[in-house]
Formats: sequence, C-alpha cells, structure tokens
Amino acid sequence: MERPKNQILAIFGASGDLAKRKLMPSLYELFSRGMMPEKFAVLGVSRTNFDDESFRKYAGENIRSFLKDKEPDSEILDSFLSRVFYLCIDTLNEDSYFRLREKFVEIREKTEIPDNILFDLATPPDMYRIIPRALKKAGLNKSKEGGFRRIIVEKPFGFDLESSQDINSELLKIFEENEILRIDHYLGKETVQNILVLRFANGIFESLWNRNFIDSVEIRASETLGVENRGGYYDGAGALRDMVQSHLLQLMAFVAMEAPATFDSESIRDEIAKVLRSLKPLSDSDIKADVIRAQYLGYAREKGVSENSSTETYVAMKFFIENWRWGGVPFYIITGKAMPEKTSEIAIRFKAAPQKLFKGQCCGSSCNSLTIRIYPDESISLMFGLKVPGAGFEVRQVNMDFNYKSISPKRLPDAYERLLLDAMLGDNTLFARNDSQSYSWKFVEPILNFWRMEGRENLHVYEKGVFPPVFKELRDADVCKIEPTES
Ligand SMILES: NC(=O)C1=CN([C@@H]2O[C@H](COP(=O)(O)OP(=O)(O)OC[C@H]3O[C@@H](n4cnc5c(N)ncnc54)[C@H](OP(=O)(O)O)[C@@H]3O)[C@@H](O)[C@H]2O)C=CC1
Ligand SMILES: O=C1O[C@H](COP(=O)(O)O)[C@@H](O)[C@H](O)[C@H]1O
Repeated sequence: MERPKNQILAIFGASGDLAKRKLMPSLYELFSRGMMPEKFAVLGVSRTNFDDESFRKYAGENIRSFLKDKEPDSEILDSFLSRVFYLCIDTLNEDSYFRLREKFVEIREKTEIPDNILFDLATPPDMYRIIPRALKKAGLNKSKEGGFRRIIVEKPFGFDLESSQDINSELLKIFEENEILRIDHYLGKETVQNILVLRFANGIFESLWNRNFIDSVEIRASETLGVENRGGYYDGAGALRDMVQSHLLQLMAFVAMEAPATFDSESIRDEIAKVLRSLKPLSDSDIKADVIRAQYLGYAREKGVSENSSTETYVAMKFFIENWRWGGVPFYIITGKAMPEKTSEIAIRFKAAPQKLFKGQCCGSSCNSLTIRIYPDESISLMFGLKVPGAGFEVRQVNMDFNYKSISPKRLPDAYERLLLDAMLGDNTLFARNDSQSYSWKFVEPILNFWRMEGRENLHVYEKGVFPPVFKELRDADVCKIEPTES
C-alpha cells in the first residue's frame, strides 16, 4: 500500500463538529494502521482559544469518544497527538494568515517535513472564499520549494448553480482544479466504490445493465433523525440540496455511467460528468407530477428554523437519463429525515420474464432485482424466483447475499478515512469535479425555482417516523419485502 508523501494537514474549523467527530478520529485510525505519511503534522486552525497542548487534550478526548467500534491504544494515541498542533487566529482577518505562515515554518523546523500542505476547510461555506484569498495573500497557496498544495472543501458546495460557480471560479484563481478536492463522503463508502467493481469486473452484470433488461433504478437514503442541532443550516438547504444534489446524484452517476477507458481519475470523472450532463431536464409539469416534497410535523419548531418554513425534509423524485443505455428507464431518488428507518440502498429492478408460467409471488411484477445496500449493513443481494419445495410449481422470491462481514471480519473504514487518505495521496478519483457539480446543480435548480414559486402549496406534511407519500409504482414494487432467510 502506497503511503502519502510527508506533509502538513491544516484543518480550518478544527474546533467544530466535523473535525471532532470525523476528521481527527479518521486521522488517528489511519495512523494506527500505518497509513499516514512517515512524517506528518496535523495543524488545527480556528478562533477558539486553544494552544498545542490544550488542543491535543481536546483532540484526544474526541478521538476516544468518536472512534468507531473500538478504543484507541493509549501509546499509539499519544504518539499521534505528539504530531498535532494548533493555531488560534481570527480566520476572517487576512493579516492573521502571516502568523499561519510562521507556524508552518516552526512546525517544519521541528519535524523536517518538506513544503507539502493539504488544507481542509471544515468551516461554514461562507469561509470557502475568505480562507483561500487569505492563503494567497500570505503566499501560502503555492510552494516556492517544489512542494504541493491541495485543498479539501466540504459540502455544501454552493447554494445554487450561480453560487457554486462563483466559489469555483474564486478557488480556481488560487488553486488548480487538480488541487481542489470537493469531498462527498458517500463516495468514501466501501459499497459505493464497489459499484464500479461489481459493474466493470463482472461480465454478467454489465451485459444486463441497460434499458433492455432494467425496468427501474431506485436510490433511497432515509434517516430516522430530524435536523437535530443543524436547523440553521438545514432550513436554507432542504433535502434536495443537502442530499440529492450531492450524494445521491453522485451515487446515481456510479450506477449509470459508462465504463471508463482506463481506471484513472480523469477517465472516471469524465464518465460521471457525461452521465450527469445527460439528465433529462425537468419541466414545470414534470416537477408537478414527478417530484414530491414533504416536511415532518414539528420541523418549523426546530431551533434555527423559520416559523413558516417551506423547506422540504423529504423528497421523492422520478427522472430519466437521455442516452442510449438508459432512455426510458425511470430513476427514482427518495430521501428524508424523521423517517421510520435509517437505510441507504440502491435497488436495480430487472424487467419481468416475458411470460408468467407459475403462480406464486415476487415483489412487484418481476422476480429479479439487485440491491446494493450501504446502510445498515454494507451488502449486495440478488433476488430471483425459485420453486417452493413440494408439490406443484409455486414461485417464491429468494435472495443471494453478499455481506462484507463474510469476506473480512475487519471493520470497514469510515468514509472519511478513505477520503483523507486519498487526499493526502493526491488521488482525486473519489472527489467531485467542477463540471459534475455544475451539471447536478443545473438539474436540481428548476425544482428549487418551482418550489420557491409555490411556497407551501403542495408541500405535504408527515408525522415523524411515518413514511411520507411515495409513487404508487414504488409501493407496488415493495409489496413483499423479503426477510433474510434464517440459517
Ligand atoms: N458536521 C458534519 O457531520 C458535517 C459537516 N459538513 C460540512 O463541514 C463544514 C463544517 O461543519 P461543522 O463542523 O458541522 O460546523 P461547526 O459549526 O461545528 O464548525 C465549524 C468551525 O468553523 C470555524 N469557523 C471559522 N470561521 C468561522 C466563521 N466565520 N463563522 C463560524 N465558524 C467559523 C468555527 O471555529 P472557531 O469559532 O473556533 O473559529 C467552527 O468550530 C460545514 O461546511 C458543513 O456543512 C459536511 C458533512 C457533514
Ligand atoms: O451530508 C450529509 O449526510 C448525512 C447522512 O450521511 P450518512 O452517511 O449518515 O448517510 C445527512 O444526515 C446530513 O443531513 C447531510 O448533510
């Protein structure tokens, strides 16, 4: 396994929630598995008043609390924390970035790390212009010693097409496109990456993976939690921006893209962009018929949410991809908060056999579907009809399951572990490219505009924990959810 080059990782917003719950535990985990660079430093940068020592203590406590499924080893943790530093500056003030420059010099003198820096903007999005500009002013955006610069940007990447393009063009004045890593944590999930391997390492699936054999594709990501303490952000975003524009359209692209010419970052990202560009634009009448939005009861009383909010906490939509592979195949995306269960999965439903020879029941009209499950368990199930034992010829749907636990008892890495490692390695395959971001904004923007015009009209409400309205054809496809067979 290739190890990243020696470098400093500078995390802006180091005092925040993302750094605490995801970034620091993931970096510790990479360190404990020997996957961090031989020489590295993690520099937290925020306004909160820490110094190196107090930040180490804070980071250590967070790693202990948020590390997934295990306790950190004290010795390894101490060794990791000895490489952690902190700088308290007013990140809004460009002049304070000269102090950041000095801190880099100080760390490099202590650690002998070359002039390689990965910046991570774990801050509110309005800092995505301020920080890069200030880095440029302090001469930190380019190395004068032949080292590298990279910058990770968290989502939301803009608010609409225009704002995302504005942020992009600002960033592109300061960093090169291949230095900008727009993170989408869904692409760091093991099963999501496996979609590419499942499709392109196996002849059997790819030959069926088109409009001739596939009846529909459904991507579903439901959560039981409401907006919790993120009402202020969420009320300005809603489910369409928060989940569909980013994560779920990227998942759709993995399912629908053509095979890349070679397995390298640009070929893969070319195919992702191509499929997002082929999304059939939705007219007002399509939106009326094919996009359902809803809000859970009590949402408007959440902290940070406006009283008359028309923000959707649930969206179900049907759309098409206009290309030779997918013409006429409906794609569905369903996502929401405060739903009955937490699940993330992709169901590829195949067309029914041409003749119904047997009695018995399969889900919907066809016996065949492939479910790629991301949560709760990371697994893949293929469904087909088989004979019920005994007299006659009655069909029953059964599933053939692959569960990650069966090939490796090891824990699956958190998405951030994979993505931070790739960022340190400079591999941007699993990061969203500028053009694909724009295509997905172009696709969702007419919906946002239409809803703005409608206000609360046609906004459904649902009780927390009760499934909101969904398309009739999906209810039919779900009529007999198969329970896993008992062993
Ligand atoms: N939390 C999560 O699970 C996820 C978060 N994200 C994204 O990551 C980014 C960070 O999120 P999160 O950690 O939750 O946010 P928090 O508000 O918890 O943390 C952000 C940090 O940014 C710092 N900051 C710097 N400048 C400002 C400023 N002008 N105003 C406010 N804070 C500032 C703050 O530190 P200080 O005051 O010390 O300067 C604060 O600790 C956001 O863009 C978010 O959308 C994406 C996916 C998941
Ligand atoms: O980015 C986000 O994702 C989470 C859901 O992520 P998951 O890995 O738990 O499926 C969502 O809750 C949040 O609103 C959104 O900003």
